[in-house]
Amino acid sequence: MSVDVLPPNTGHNINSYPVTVNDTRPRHIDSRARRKLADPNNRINMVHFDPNYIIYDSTTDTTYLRGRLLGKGGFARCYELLDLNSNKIYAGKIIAKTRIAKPHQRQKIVREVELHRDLKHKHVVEFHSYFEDDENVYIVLENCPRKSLVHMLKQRKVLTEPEVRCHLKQLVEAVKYVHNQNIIHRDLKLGNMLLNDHMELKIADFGLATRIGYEGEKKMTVCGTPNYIAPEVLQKRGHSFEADVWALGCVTYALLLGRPPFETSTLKETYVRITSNNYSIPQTVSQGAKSFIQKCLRHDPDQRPTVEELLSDDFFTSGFMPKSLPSTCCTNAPKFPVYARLPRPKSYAVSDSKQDQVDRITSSMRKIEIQPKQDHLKPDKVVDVVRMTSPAAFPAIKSPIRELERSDSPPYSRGTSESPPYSRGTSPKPRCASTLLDVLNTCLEHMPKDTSFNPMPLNDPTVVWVTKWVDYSNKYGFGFQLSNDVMGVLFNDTSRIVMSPDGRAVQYYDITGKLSTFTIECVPEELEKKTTLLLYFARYMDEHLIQGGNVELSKDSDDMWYAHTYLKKWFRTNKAIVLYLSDGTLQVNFFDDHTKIIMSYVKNDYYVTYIDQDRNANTYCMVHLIQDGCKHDIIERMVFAKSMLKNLVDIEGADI
Ligand SMILES: Nc1ncnc2c1ncn2[C@@H]1O[C@H](COP(=O)(O)OP(=O)(O)OP(=O)(O)O)[C@@H](O)[C@H]1O
Repeated sequence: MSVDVLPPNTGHNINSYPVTVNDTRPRHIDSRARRKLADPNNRINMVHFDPNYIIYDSTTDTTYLRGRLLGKGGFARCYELLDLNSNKIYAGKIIAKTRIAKPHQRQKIVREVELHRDLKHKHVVEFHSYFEDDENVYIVLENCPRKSLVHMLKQRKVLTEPEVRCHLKQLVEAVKYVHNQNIIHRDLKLGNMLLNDHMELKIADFGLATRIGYEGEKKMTVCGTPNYIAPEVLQKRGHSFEADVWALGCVTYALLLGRPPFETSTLKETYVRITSNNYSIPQTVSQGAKSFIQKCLRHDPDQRPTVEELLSDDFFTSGFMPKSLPSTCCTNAPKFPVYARLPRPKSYAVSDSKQDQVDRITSSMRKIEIQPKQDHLKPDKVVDVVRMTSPAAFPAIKSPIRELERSDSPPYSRGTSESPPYSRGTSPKPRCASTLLDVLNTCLEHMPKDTSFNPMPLNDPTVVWVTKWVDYSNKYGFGFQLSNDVMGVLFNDTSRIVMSPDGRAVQYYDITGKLSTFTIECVPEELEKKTTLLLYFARYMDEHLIQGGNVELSKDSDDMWYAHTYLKKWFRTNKAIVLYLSDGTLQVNFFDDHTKIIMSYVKNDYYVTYIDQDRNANTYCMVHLIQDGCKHDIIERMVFAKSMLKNLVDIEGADI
């Protein structure tokens, strides 16, 4: 493509021509735009689109409305463009022809279009179309509204290593694709790494890219100044794909440390440093990241790894790599799941025998199977009931107490640890299982029967319930996660471990009920095994299970954390799993249809929460149920829960 031979000047950049003046566009365009702007059903927020800025591409008869400015480059201004035909928003690079008057400037645009338009990869900005008019050239691209890594770094100063791994993996995959198309990008810099709404990274700007014509071809010149210029480019020794690998090293360095590796106050000095390979990596950078950067920044291009080799570099496996990143990362460092701190085999400073143990735990954790009885459920919902199969016993833990077999007969007592000593016997009566049983009896006796509707659910329930659980009691114990993100394990030897929502503070009650508190960074030696198990349970639940329901709940404050609520008892029947929390909450999860019923006492009132098959949660005040009744599916489950609660009281005593 050459800008000179683009179709005749048919588009109108209303940037320079107000829509009412000099308008030679077909009349229907304006009315189409007006209709769109006035359409109350349009899901796009039209406030951002100015009806006075209409851009028309006559080659495809497409009308665009210009929206917000996304960014400015050396040549282009990039705006949101709303395609009035498809109602899709694109990013439109608008390049004023006055800015590309010189041949090399024009050449940049031509090359950009020529090379970019055929590329199709998840992590390369998608090329949509191009056209021109008297004033401008337009390049219409996939929109990346979350800006570039430059913007992110401006807010954040530096990124965490897991984030860098996540971005870099996508980046290296994209560069591998580009190299496989025989294209060198030659300007891989943070400003050309854009993020879409889902925080997926996309490489942009192929203005300096070039195609390698034959194997071993070396390019001699680069027009313009690439940001992270490789020494062979600078010295005009001839360059190829390795120049991009060099840039990847610079990008990694900049993301981790907030500045490029060869930065100085003058360009001349920077070039001296690049050619003499003069840079240093501070101690704060991990060994994995350091070695990755060093490999990319090898002075001799032949000594640098290929992008293919980079993909299998230890850096990507030497630490936690999130699968995706939340958009909050644009401004704040993310909190990673607790298992991000899991010891890695290489760095885990334990004796061989402990190392063996960790490895054994890992391998047995992999043998997790989904219960066959869940098979009829949709796959994305086959999640919160799992069973782990592994025969060998964990040496430090006494033989497991057998779980209640599949029947609806009363459960026999399971070994679970006592309440914390200071709260023993002092729990307020309303939180006792026997009181809840009385309340439930009264409710079921008095509430109207056969009601065909439910009362109004409450808006802001603060019910804490079990969102994920893993029964590994044939070996270690029972893992749980609560809706306030507290995680814990009831071990088979009756000890209990509970971890704060941010994964920092841990409480451990031994089999006599003695409490130890510690942080995850400073685990007492004798509790290393159980803490490691807790982290493995946490990882398993995080990676394999989704929340049992969609209720939004307030979280415990991070300050002065103490686990007031934890799982105290559990048992299962052939119909359901019954979970009893330390705050007196009773939860029953039904195996057949995945529904859940939760009865709790919060701020002087009793509540019933019902989570339906679609995981929608609704909480009702028990008083409203007594007055107004509710649908049969809830009543039926309350009746079942009552029988389970009675069993629990019979076995454990009225004060539980
Ligand atoms: N697809 C896109 N989605 C969202 N924003 C974009 C997109 N493409 C570019 N931008 C924004 O527009 C700015 C200018 O784009 P770009 O860097 O491609 O222009 P340029 O003039 O060719 O750049 P350079 O000066 O690097 O040669 C970018 O820095 C970026 O912030």
